[in-house]
Amino acid sequence: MSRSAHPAGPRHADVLTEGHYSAPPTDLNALDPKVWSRTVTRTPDGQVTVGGIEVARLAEEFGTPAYFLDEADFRARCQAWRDAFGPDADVFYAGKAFLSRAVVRWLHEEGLNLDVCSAGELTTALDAGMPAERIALHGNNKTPEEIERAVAAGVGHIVLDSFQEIVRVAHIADRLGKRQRVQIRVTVGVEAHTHEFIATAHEDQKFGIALAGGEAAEAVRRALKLDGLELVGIHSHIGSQIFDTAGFEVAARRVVALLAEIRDEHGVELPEIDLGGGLGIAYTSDDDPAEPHDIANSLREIVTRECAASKLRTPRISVEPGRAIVGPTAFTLYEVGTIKPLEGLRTYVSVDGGMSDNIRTALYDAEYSVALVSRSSDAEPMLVRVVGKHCESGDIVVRDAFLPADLAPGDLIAVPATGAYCRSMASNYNHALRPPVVAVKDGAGRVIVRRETEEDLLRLDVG
Ligand SMILES: Cc1ncc(COP(=O)(O)O)c(C=O)c1O
Ligand SMILES: N[C@@H](CCCC[NH3+])C(=O)O
Repeated sequence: MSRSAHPAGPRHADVLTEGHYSAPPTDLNALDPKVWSRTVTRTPDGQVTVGGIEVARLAEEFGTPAYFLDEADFRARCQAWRDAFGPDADVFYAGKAFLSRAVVRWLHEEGLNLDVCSAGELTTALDAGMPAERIALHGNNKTPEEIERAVAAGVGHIVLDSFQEIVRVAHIADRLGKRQRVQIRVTVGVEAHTHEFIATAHEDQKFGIALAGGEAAEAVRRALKLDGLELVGIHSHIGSQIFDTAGFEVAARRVVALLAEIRDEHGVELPEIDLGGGLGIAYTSDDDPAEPHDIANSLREIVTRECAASKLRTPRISVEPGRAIVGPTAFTLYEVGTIKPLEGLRTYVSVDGGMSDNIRTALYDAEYSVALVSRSSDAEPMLVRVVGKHCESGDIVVRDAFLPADLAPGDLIAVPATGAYCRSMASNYNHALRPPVVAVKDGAGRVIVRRETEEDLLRLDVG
């Protein structure tokens, strides 16, 4: 997080020292390829295009606010993950980041598997034709109905998250006359360097079963005794938006150590380990995410080395990237409304969306970038806060950024890297209509999730 001040920014010293912003970019028209999806470019006339279409045309056809998802980029990222991990490993896309039937079909075509964590995600996956054996069901509190639907559908894996769930899944599988393949999710005790709300491998939280104190070993003992379960592996997910790969490496080492313990105690070598998702992406130019092949190489090397040292056969590795695949592939397009300069502070730029389409800034203090995309401008940089239209002063989309000082109502601005956890965490606060997701490719946009309508709101309100 860069907190450097800039002399051309606001005048008050407290704002200068407390701001999140870096120095204004030397060229406000430049689009950093780290934060924008692959096919985004600015044409010589100043307009930004994605998938070969100008944003102004997209706004005209699909309205604003809207998420525009670069399908070619999504597919390329799937391929990069697949190629990096190779045929001896599995890549499960984490559907919680963003899921729709079109996305499921792309994943299927690109050879990825899918991690779901609710009945709704499971239904979407099955309806779009993802083979059940390529689906894993997660969740710290799967309902009996969810478990039953997953077992009956024949999902490839259920990731067990608690002692009670071990028994629940075994009973349901017994009743359905099935033997369910399962992994046990463990917490490895790593403090992931990310926001505390999205760190998941320390012991004091709701997910998984602790390695510490022999809890995970006890869970394995119980699972191995139950006929309804086929225990095939151990799962670890250390958190989300993580840049430092050291945490994954420590997790891999600890999971392999548990496999060795299991072999010594039970004479069983579990054939799989899943190291979860969590790889960070660039939201601003200050972020430097790892590449899939670097993370694949380092995980493979550690697992192979640690297994050799313990004389274990190397298990099949799987990973569950969500954000790293879909995050960078989309931007949110907004129309600028009210512009309010606060003398000596900053300029508030209000857009036609807000915390209902991107809760991450309010929830995690997340940082985003923003650019004027309907035209270029040579005006001076102006320090702005991009805010939404909700009745909440925390309704901030981009806390600190620079836009050209000639910004005017009606301009289109876009916030990149909103493909993950924006539409999927969107809300109807203030009866906002959740924006559509438009897939853009080869000069055409196609709605894959439609915009909500006032009729949708009234239909839910049955009173
Ligand atoms: C079990 C599990 N797998 C995968 C993911 C995906 O994480 P990310 O989108 O950060 O890759 C999550 C979310 O943090 C998760 O809880
Ligand atoms: N929703 C979070 C990440 C949680 C990931 C799911 N376990 C985010 O936007 O960063």
